[in-house]
Amino acid sequence: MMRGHAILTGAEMREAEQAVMAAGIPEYMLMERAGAAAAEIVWRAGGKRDLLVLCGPGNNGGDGFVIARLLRARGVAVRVAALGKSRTDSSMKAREAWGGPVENFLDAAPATQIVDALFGTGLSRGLDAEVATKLRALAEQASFSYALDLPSGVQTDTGELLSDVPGMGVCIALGALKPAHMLQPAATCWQRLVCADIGIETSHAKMHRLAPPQLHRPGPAAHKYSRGLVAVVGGEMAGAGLLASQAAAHGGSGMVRHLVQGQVQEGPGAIIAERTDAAQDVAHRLNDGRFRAVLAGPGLGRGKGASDRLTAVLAAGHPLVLDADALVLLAEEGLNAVPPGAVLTPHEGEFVRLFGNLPGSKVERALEAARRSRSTLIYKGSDSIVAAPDGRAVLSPPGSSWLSTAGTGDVLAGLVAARLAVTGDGFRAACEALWLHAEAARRAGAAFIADDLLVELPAAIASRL
Ligand SMILES: NC(=O)C1=CN([C@@H]2O[C@H](COP(=O)(O)OP(=O)(O)OC[C@H]3O[C@@H](n4cnc5c(N)ncnc54)[C@H](O)[C@@H]3O)[C@@H](O)[C@H]2O)[C@H](O)CC1
Ligand SMILES: [K+]
Repeated sequence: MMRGHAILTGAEMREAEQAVMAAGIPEYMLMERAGAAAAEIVWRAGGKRDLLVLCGPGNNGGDGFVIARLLRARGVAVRVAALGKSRTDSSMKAREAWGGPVENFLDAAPATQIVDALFGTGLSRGLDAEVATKLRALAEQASFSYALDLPSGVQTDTGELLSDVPGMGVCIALGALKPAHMLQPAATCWQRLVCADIGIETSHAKMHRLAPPQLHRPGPAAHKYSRGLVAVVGGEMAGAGLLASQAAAHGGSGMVRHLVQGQVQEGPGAIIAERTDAAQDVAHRLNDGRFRAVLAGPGLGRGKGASDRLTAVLAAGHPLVLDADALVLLAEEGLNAVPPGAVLTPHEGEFVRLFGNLPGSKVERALEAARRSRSTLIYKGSDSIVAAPDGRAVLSPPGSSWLSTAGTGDVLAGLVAARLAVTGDGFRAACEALWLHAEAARRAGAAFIADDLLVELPAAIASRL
């Protein structure tokens, strides 16, 4: 399975840095690497435009002094403004190596380019008000702005803004991404995110950025059953189940059966709609060993009938995707009803109904919920997270805000069912579906409706073959 950039918490980052230092690379060497990598990014983007580097008291500030020194050597007109004294050995060494004038941050005049090297992973509280106000003023007066490691004011592991954070042009993550680089509201504080490699070992990381999947064409011997039979168990609202069924069909399933309640709604001929008004009809239809995935939830409803249909789905013993109303019903019936290995796809409200208000960052909450439910979880939002019971997590970059429209969750659920039918792996299916969903939205552009995502799915899939 394709893995994206490693993501380390602040504590994991410090451990990784300690390991590098224990291997004989002094901290200052790491700082020089970080500064050199960031200086290259600033040079390529801003060239010789005049530059003001804002240096804080810790190693983030130390990186800033390295950047200033290296770009001055390239002929850039560089000024440095510091927020107090440098307090770490490495940052003092970097400040000494800069050797040039150091202005007082609060009095600094604006510049065409600024680098925010005030605070990084060591931020422990919000910025003092006058500092935050000054930082915003300098950022707004600059044409190019870079946040070093993180914009100052962002909480490394949760993405919370501990104080006002101005919009920045480029966020330069150092050594590895941190959770805040993928979580809201921090992830809206820059336009472009780059990660600079400084030789930090990240192969042990448990969190990764969502990566484009490697998909495969059906083989020459493929047929509709070998590609994976999917059932979508709908209910009172046939439209949601139809969207999910079409997404499952486009998403790789060889055959999709849409088990509807009441009048069969006109839909694409490729979707086999079967009327199953009673729960035992659902049980009867699902009594087929060829199903590779069963999705319940979109349009299921929340009444007694829906609950009986869900009971039939849970009893059928097929690989499961539970979404929307199925999650609401589960919240009442209890997580023990969920067989291990299912994929749950809650949005914020459904998550809280199922798991309550858990402590910690969105990643920590997702991982705890996956552990408790023994399921893979897609904790949806503009910062969706895929979490597995074994502690793995994949964080998606912010998707298109146009996805905030009815039915897009049904499309995602259908895609998860298809990928589960194809891969047989809930975590991988969730990651592939999430990427395809976001890619279809990107291709759909602006002001789309959920049905438009279906139109974009073939091209999204073709782009990863
Ligand atoms: N550790 C390494 O080998 C490398 C780290 N890199 C860079 O260093 C920062 C992390 O540095 P650290 O010194 O731990 O913290 P910060 O520089 O982020 O600053 C924390 C510093 O400031 C004080 N502080 C915290 N919050 C506030 C506040 N709101 N107001 C005032 N002062 C505050 C705190 O007490 C500390 O003294 C990391 O992001 C990287 O940029 C290198 O990249 C690689 C080597
Ligand atoms: K910073």
